[in-house]
Amino acid sequence: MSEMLIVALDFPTADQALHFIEPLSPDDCILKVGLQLYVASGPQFVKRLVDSGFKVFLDLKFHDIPNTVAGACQSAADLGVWMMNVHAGGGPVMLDAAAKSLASYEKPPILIAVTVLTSMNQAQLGATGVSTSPEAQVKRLAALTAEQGLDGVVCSAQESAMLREQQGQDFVLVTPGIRPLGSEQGDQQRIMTPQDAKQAGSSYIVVGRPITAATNPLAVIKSINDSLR
Ligand SMILES: O=c1ccn([C@@H]2O[C@H](COP(=O)(O)O)[C@@H](O)[C@H]2O)c(=O)[nH]1
Repeated sequence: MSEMLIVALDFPTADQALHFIEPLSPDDCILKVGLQLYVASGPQFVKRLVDSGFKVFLDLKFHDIPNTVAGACQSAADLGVWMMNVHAGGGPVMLDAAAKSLASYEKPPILIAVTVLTSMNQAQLGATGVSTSPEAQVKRLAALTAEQGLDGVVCSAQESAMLREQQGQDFVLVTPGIRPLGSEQGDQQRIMTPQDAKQAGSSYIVVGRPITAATNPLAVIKSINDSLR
């Protein structure tokens, strides 16, 4: 039973995603549906995954005016997803609207906010006008997210130990940019191995290409899960 591993289903079609998950059970991993698959296959596909018993993280990173984000959060919650997210950069009023939009649900999804994308380094962050380090910006946005009552953040595992100390044990830390030793870094900048991420205090790790592009994805999932025991 995997409690930490979230697999990113970054596929261009529903058929490819379904083929990939055929040998998997909900005990193997949590499934993440992001922009590519959602745009290609839509809410019905998300519902189908939920109905088949998988925990689903809907990773659409809402970033819009508060009223629009609140409505989008409710539409996502109505699909029965386990976790969903918004961008912390949307600001306190947007974060508050997102959190409040889920208040009437009996069992609301876990709501987290993206801090600084794991594909960004200091230079890329600087190019957006943010002159602090990625760590300082993550710290600031995590504090803002917690103040507005969300459950946690998306950050890199390189910031997990810092945020565990800052926000305590109950704050959810979801960490993409995970690279088992020997796997390709690709476009990720702030990376860590699964074991080191667990050690650093990540609640969940998100792994995409190192699994989906592998010759034997099931073996990689098993090996990651074994390394997390
Ligand atoms: O900061 C972020 C936020 C989200 N992601 C998503 O996680 C996966 C990572 O996939 P890999 O193939 O393991 O790089 C992908 O779906 C991203 O959209 C992220 O990487 N960083």
